[in-house]
Formats: sequence, C-alpha cells, structure tokens
Amino acid sequence: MTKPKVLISDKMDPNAARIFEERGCDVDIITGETPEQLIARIGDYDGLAIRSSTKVTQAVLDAAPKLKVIGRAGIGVDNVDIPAASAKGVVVMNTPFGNSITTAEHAIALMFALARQLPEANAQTQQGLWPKNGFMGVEVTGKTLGLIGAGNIGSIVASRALGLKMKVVAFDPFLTPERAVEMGVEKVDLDGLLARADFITLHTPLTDQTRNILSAENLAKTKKGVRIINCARGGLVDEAALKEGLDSGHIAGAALDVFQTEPAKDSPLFGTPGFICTPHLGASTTEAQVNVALQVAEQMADFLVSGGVTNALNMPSLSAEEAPKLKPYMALAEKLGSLVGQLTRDSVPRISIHTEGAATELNQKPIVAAVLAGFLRVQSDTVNMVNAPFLAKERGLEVREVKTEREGDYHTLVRVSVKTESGERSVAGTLFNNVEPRLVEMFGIKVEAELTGHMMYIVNEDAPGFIGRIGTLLGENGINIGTFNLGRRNAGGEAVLLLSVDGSVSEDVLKQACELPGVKMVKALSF
Ligand SMILES: NC(=O)c1ccc[n+]([C@@H]2O[C@H](COP(=O)([O-])OP(=O)(O)OC[C@H]3O[C@@H](n4cnc5c(N)ncnc54)[C@H](O)[C@@H]3O)[C@@H](O)[C@H]2O)c1
Ligand SMILES: O=C(O)[C@H](O)COP(=O)(O)O
Repeated sequence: MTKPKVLISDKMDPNAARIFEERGCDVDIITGETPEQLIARIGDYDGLAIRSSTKVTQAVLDAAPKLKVIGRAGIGVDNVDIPAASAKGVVVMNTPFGNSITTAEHAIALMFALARQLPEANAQTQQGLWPKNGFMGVEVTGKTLGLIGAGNIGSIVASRALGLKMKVVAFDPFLTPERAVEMGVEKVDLDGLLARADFITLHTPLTDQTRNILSAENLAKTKKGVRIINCARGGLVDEAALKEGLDSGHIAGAALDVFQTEPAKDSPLFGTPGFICTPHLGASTTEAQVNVALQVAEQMADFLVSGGVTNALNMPSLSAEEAPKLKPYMALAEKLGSLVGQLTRDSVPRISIHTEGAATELNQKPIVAAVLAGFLRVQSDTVNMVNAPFLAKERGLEVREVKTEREGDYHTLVRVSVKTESGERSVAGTLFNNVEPRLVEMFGIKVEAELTGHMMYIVNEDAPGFIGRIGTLLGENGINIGTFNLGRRNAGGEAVLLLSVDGSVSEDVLKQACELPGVKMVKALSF
C-alpha cells in the first residue's frame, strides 16, 4: 500500500514530522512558499499540516485532488476556507486545547505589561535614562477584568485573574449561568462589561457577530482609563477607534497580539503612547508548540492511516477506538443509502435513519453521514462523508435520526427510509458477526443479500418458471451469476430478486429482462 503523503507548510515543532513518519506517512516540510508555489505543489499530497501563515483558499483546494485532510496545529482556522474544503470532501481539524494555557498566559503577561508600562520602562532604562519618576502604574488586585468570550482560553484567563484577586465579569452569549458560577465569574451583558471593566480582554473567534465588537461606539462606553488586551483575532477591535481613544486619553493602554492585517508591518498605532504589541506570539511557547505539533500529527496520521477523526470542524468525531466498531456500520449505512438512492427517482424531501438494538449504542453521526454519502453519491461521485451533510442541507433534504434501543428480529439494525411523492419506502440491514453488512429488508419485503459489486434488482410476479427464464437469459448473454437472493410479499404476490453478477449488465440485457413474462421492473445497481 502506498503511504499517505503529508506536506507541512508552516514552521512547526519537529515532533510533527517525527510522528507522521512513525505512523506510516511520508512527510515533506516546505515552509514560506507563495500561494502560487503552494498551488503548484499541493496536488501530490493527501494531508496538509499548517499553522496560521498558510492560507488554504478555494484555489489551493481546486489544485489538490488527492487532499483528504487539513490539520491546523493551533486553534484558529480563519486561514482555511472551510466551506470550500467541505464541498470538496476535505476534513479540516484543529488542536483546540494545545496552546490555550500559553495564550491565556500571554494575555495575563500583556495585562501586567500595560499596568506597569513594562516595555517603555525597559526601553528607556536601557537607553540610560533611569526614568524612575516617569512610570506610575496601577495594581491589578481588586480591579475588574472584563472577559469577552469565556471559552477555553477565556476561562483560563479568568482563573488566573481570580488568583490575582481581580473581579471577573464575562460577556459570552453561550455562557450558561451554571458555568459562570463554576468559573467564579459574573455573567453580564456587553454594555454592563464595558461600563464596569478596568481591563478588557478578548477571547472570541472572529465571526460576523464578533467583528468590531470593540467598535468606536462600544469603546466610547468604556470606563475612562480602561486598558484593553486582544490576544484572540485582529478585527475584533476597531484599530482606528483604539488609536483615537489612546490619543484622547480615554483609553489608558492597549495591547495587541493580533492585528486586522497580518503581518502588521506598519500601523497608525505604532508609537502611540500607551500602546504595546507582539507579533501574534500568543501560542509561541515551547510547550504549546510541542503540544499542537504532536496533536495535529497524531490526528492527521490517525485519519489517513486508520480513519479515526478527532477535532474535525466539518465532520463528526470518530476516535481510533470507535473507528473499528463503527467502520462496518458505516459500510452498511453507505450501502443502504446508496441502494435507496439508486432506486428512488422521485424527489426526496426527507430521509430518516433509524437504528435499532446494538447500533443505538454507537455514535450516530458517522452512521448518518455515511447514509447521506451513499444516498447523494448517486447524484455526484465527489460526495463523501465530509460533504454529504452539507450537500443535504444545501438541497433542503430533511434528515431525521431515530433510535430504538430494544432489539427487534436482529441484534442490530440500520433502516433508511425516504419520503417521496408516492409515500415512505425503506430498506434495512444488519451486520453478520458484527462485521459483514447484509441487507435484510427492502421496501417491506424480507430479502437477505450482500450488497456488492454489480447487481440486478428485479421486481416480478411470484410465479413458477421465472427463475429459470432469468437464469437462461443471463447465461445466453454470457453473464455469470454470483449470488441469487429472493424475497416476496406473499405467495403469488410481488416478489423481488437481487442478484450479483460478474461484470456490468448492458442496457440491452436489462431491456430483455424487462420483457420477460411477469417482470414489473429491472434495474442495474452497483456498490
Ligand atoms: N494569539 C494567538 O496566538 C492565539 C492562540 C490561540 C487562540 N487564539 C484565538 O483565541 C480565540 C479564543 O480561542 P478559544 O480556544 O478560547 O476558543 P473557544 O471556542 O474555546 O472560545 C470562544 C468563546 O467565544 C464565545 N463567543 C462566540 N461568539 C461570541 C460573541 N458574539 N460574543 C461573546 N463571546 C462569543 C464562545 O461562546 C466561546 O465561549 C480564538 O479566536 C483563537 O483563534 C489566538
Ligand atoms: O489560533 C491559534 O492557534 C493562534 O492564533 C496561533 O497561531 P500560530 O500557530 O500561527 O502561532
């Protein structure tokens, strides 16, 4: 088997390359390339490991037919076009915790640097000025820290600030009152935070809701003498308004680790009294870089080598322990979805995935994604488990999930039902020996079959002589039958035949089969 190939395109701790190699991937480290150089190179790779410098645009993805996974050694993925990656079926994963402590510590470091004007005091002392009377600072003890965003990093900042005897007020629409109590912070609205905070620190992603959250209007609502820290993302603070606030003296200090445009080689803020900055160093400690490098390489290699999915932003997670258990279910689910997709011509506004028995104990998301992938692949062969849920949503397909823990006729069952203009129709399958996918029911008729390779599906009247006639027809056309599976609604009623054949069946043979006495429908299937 050829080894998956991974490109590391940003500076990353050497542990990443080591892990890729140990886990069976070939790895190239080529950093600092232009977008054009990356576009020219990316076509060869199955995986791309990045930090924040590489921009994974639509153009990069279009040039990457083999690409299966993008791994971000860090948290923010705003340098990756996730909708475009999802549409191409590329998994995007990050390492959501590896650099949180480090970044929280950077925010606290910047808070102290602002409170005691450390960078300027250092610079003037080293110039020989000994400016003992020029730097009157403030204590942080007893002050109010306003936290905008109380997720992983925000909550670590809060715990450190509480240790420093600060009062912490937090604005985060997704923070529950229980979690606020657990964190020891007071949940407030944004205006309340702006009015009360002596220091404000930002820890949200950049979204349509958070862009410019510290706008000119909101900065005007802050307390005179406020100090502002942004170690999250450029674009959260209006940089022009920040400069005005510093110039007017309303804002006593501001510390930015991140800028609206990076690298920030020039900014009206540079040189403004009370302003300090670092070049996006939030995650830059030895510890954090080892953490994120190890984690991203482990996650990506896991995915490329054994199908495990961890910390994906566009696909349900699937641990390396879960993967072996879920894989046969995913194969079954995909086959059932494909069977329904191939046999349904009407439009389908709703698809339901019903699990029964042992299947209910598993993570349902990968099973659902696999059904959708099988169902939608009939329309486009670029559909996979990553993009199928997005395509379903885009096409207005309602997806229902139902679980019945109690076992029915089988110890485990997956049923896929579609709602069409002519009513609800469903197929169901189980796993033999917990690993072999088997169809067990089709549109209300019990029929047991392995869905594999080329198959023919025939609906006919249950009458003597049919089996002989179909066998003769296929034999005369040189088509070898592999398996032959029959089912019927009732004696003499509607019957179905699913047979696997060694090779594809021509339109002419399908037409001849359709003309046999009692045949109502013939369809070629492939799995
Ligand atoms: N400077 C750096 O080097 C560096 C390093 C790591 C992370 N980061 C950035 O820090 C940010 C926070 O990271 P995290 O790991 O804590 O993320 P997180 O997802 O754990 O937390 C983000 C929090 O923001 C909250 N939020 C979302 N929308 C909001 C809104 N409109 N108003 C207020 N709160 C809102 C969420 O509810 C969540 O609690 C991210 O943008 C990340 O990219 C920067
Ligand atoms: O989101 C992150 O993890 C940080 O912004 C770190 O970015 P970096 O990996 O480029 O230092």
